[in-house]
Amino acid sequence: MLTTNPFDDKLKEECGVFGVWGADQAASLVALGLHALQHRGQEAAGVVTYDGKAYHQYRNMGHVAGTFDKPKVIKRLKGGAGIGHVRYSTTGDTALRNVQPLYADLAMGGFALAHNGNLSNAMTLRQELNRRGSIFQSTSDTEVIIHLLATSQKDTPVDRLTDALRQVEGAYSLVCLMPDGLVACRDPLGVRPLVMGKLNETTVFASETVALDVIGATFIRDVEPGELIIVNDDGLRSFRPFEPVRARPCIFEHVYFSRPDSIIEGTSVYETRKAIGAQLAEESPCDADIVVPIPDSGVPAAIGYSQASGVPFELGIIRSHYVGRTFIQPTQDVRHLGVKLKHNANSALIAGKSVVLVDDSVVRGTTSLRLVQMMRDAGAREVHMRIASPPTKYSCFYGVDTPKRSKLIAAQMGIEEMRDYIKADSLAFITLEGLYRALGDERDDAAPQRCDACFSGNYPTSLTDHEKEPPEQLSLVANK
Ligand SMILES: O=P(O)(O)OC[C@H]1O[C@H](OP(=O)(O)OP(=O)(O)O)[C@H](O)[C@@H]1O
Ligand SMILES: NC(=O)CC[C@H](N)C(=O)O
Ligand code: SF4
Ligand SMILES: [Mg+2]
Repeated sequence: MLTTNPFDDKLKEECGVFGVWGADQAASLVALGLHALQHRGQEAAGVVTYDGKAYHQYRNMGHVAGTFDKPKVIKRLKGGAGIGHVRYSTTGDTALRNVQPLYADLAMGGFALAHNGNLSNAMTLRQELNRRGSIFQSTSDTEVIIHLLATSQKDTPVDRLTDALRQVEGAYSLVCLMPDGLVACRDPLGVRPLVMGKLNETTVFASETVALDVIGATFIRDVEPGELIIVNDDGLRSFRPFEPVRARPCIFEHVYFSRPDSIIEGTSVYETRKAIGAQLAEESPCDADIVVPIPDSGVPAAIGYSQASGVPFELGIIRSHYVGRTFIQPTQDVRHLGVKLKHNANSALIAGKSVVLVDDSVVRGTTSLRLVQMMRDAGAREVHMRIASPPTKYSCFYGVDTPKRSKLIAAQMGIEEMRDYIKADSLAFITLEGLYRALGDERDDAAPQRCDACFSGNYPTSLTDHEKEPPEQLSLVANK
């Protein structure tokens, strides 16, 4: 879909990236890796491979399965090196031209790029690049990296990439294929995750460790914030091309985005979520008969809440496995429909009980409102709600779909007002301090150890595009 204003899109959720070097057939491994990262992006998927002479590419809208499980697609994608991407658009429309990996034939050779994150000065850079004659092929923020690289005056491909990345602001975990090899890079703040693994002689990079597990690769280590790694047949080289700053990895990865069987920053997401639930129980106990998780992502926190409080854990809500995440459906109408299709009360269990529902987060309030009502319809005597993250009051500019502030229920209402709105008997959120504590830290208020901007409003980078006054501020960011 071509739009007159290329940036007039709604924001969505996350992305996942995956890359391999030194495989027999890279495409099969990339397809499997992307499949394990499907929860990070369900709009579109793409793979680019390199066979030592030529690049091969295939991109499609929709899920990984349906495209990358077809032998004839995999066969086309020749070569022992490859990168892949599952997309949730944060900038640019949901259209084929924005599906990653992006690819360009540059003076230095072919260059393919897969990006998880979002650049908060993409529009400003794009305007300048347009003035200098760049002709953009997509409306995604990611493409500015390619134009900055193409026009860089530096000598080597790695220096050109570094030169480009020094000009962007925001979040980027990247995997790139270029003549020099496979490159993996994390922005200086390390906002989005990126890990490295090994499968025999094959080097693997992935957004999450679950994508290593699926192909039987061993986790080696995280790509460090601000680190750029290049892998080729000569081995692996690591660079630190950016000014060192204190890292600010996204706290929400632990709360919701990553799969519970992933290990982030050396810690199990599942164990962290249980610890968050336990902390929540300590901060906001509830004298209920049963603890009921809101599936899927509320489950580990509810287990932690139950274990810490002694209130029995029960599956009082059953979810259908044939409905995707409601958080990432395109419209509010469908979101409501999604919630209805997705969850059903286990009425025989609920009838007559006082229930404490545990969910990981409240964004628009759609899920809480519906499920409190569902519990009442199933005969619950009391319905209490406990949330394993602080109120989400601010939008994310770093690669995650949080709607504009006016749609965030916690930006519009206080806790008591929200409780009234969702018609719960009580409502409590974990504190930001408590969330850090569950992650094993004391929050340093002067210099927080993580990005927690959607709770605190403390953004770790400038928001150059967002801060521009309309009309100069194109609607690239107008949906915030
Ligand atoms: O307040 P809301 O706007 O309803 O959004 C919050 C809900 O969205 C997410 O779940 P989702 O159903 O998307 O996915 P999940 O199955 O992974 O929990 C999140 O876990 C909350 O349950
Ligand atoms: N969620 C993401 O990481 C998206 C990557 C990129 N900003 C895009 O919109 O395509
Ligand atoms: S604003 Fe929130 S979701 Fe976005 S990177 Fe920061 S903590 Fe993560
Ligand atoms: Mg949920």
